[in-house]
Amino acid sequence: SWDLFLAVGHGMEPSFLAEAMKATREFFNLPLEEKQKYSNIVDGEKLGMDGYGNDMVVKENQVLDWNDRLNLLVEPEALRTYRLWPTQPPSFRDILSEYTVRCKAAANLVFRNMAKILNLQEEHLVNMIGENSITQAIFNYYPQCPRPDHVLGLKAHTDGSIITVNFADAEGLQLQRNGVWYNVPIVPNALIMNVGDIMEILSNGFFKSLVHRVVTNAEKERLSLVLVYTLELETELEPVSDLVDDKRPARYMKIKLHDYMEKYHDTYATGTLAIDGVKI
Ligand SMILES: O=C(O)CCC(=O)C(=O)O
Ligand SMILES: [Fe+2]
Repeated sequence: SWDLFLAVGHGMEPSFLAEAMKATREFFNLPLEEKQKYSNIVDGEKLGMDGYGNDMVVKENQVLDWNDRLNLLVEPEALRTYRLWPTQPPSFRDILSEYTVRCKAAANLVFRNMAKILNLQEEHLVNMIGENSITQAIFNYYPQCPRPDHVLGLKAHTDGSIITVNFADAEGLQLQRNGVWYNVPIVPNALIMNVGDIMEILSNGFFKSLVHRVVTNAEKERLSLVLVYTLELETELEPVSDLVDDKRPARYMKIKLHDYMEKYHDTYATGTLAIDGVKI
């Protein structure tokens, strides 16, 4: 009922998770010139999601976040842009590849259980996701912030995901429930999993996309490793037909995922919610 849970039985050893966090830290600790080799801006233009940098500024009055990010598409493998995958530290690429495979196993377990909760065939969501759906890795670095009372690490948003799997090294993530913000606790070696917009739509509103944000901290920096599970961009996103009937008509309009993502990026930048725009 919190639209978020902490997962401990995910099968990844603490030593592997520590290695993944260490490689992430080593990347963000590199000199700026080194990190900019993987910049998401080429010739002054931001071409895609992938790469290092801040989120795109699309609106004059956009509120900026106190964080630094590295975005990398990890699945399907054929669509990876290795040019933007760090070669420093040297272990980074292998760790990310392994992290992708191991998180997917945990995510699949969750997809099967969510399908069961929805009274669908156990494999329904796993089959729908298939081999060609897009998984995006987002590495977030939040430096210490001298004025945490004035700045958010990441403004309030929902994720454009089916579910999001997050591994963070410190508190800072907050979720909103009935208008109140709650801290998400850090349990050592647990993954934080939350519901995203795609799952809210597929489940016809049974699962709700989590509104969350990240606060800043004056004393310490913070890192999070986030995997965002989505579908193929050509998918017509709509509630699963088995979950729609006379008693419970479709609560969300049909929209191609590609078009939804465009709306998502615009609304994200301005701090509004894309999901509100497709509700019937
Ligand atoms: O840093 C975190 O814990 C959350 C990051 C997040 O919400 C996101 O990348 O969408
Ligand atoms: Fe998020």
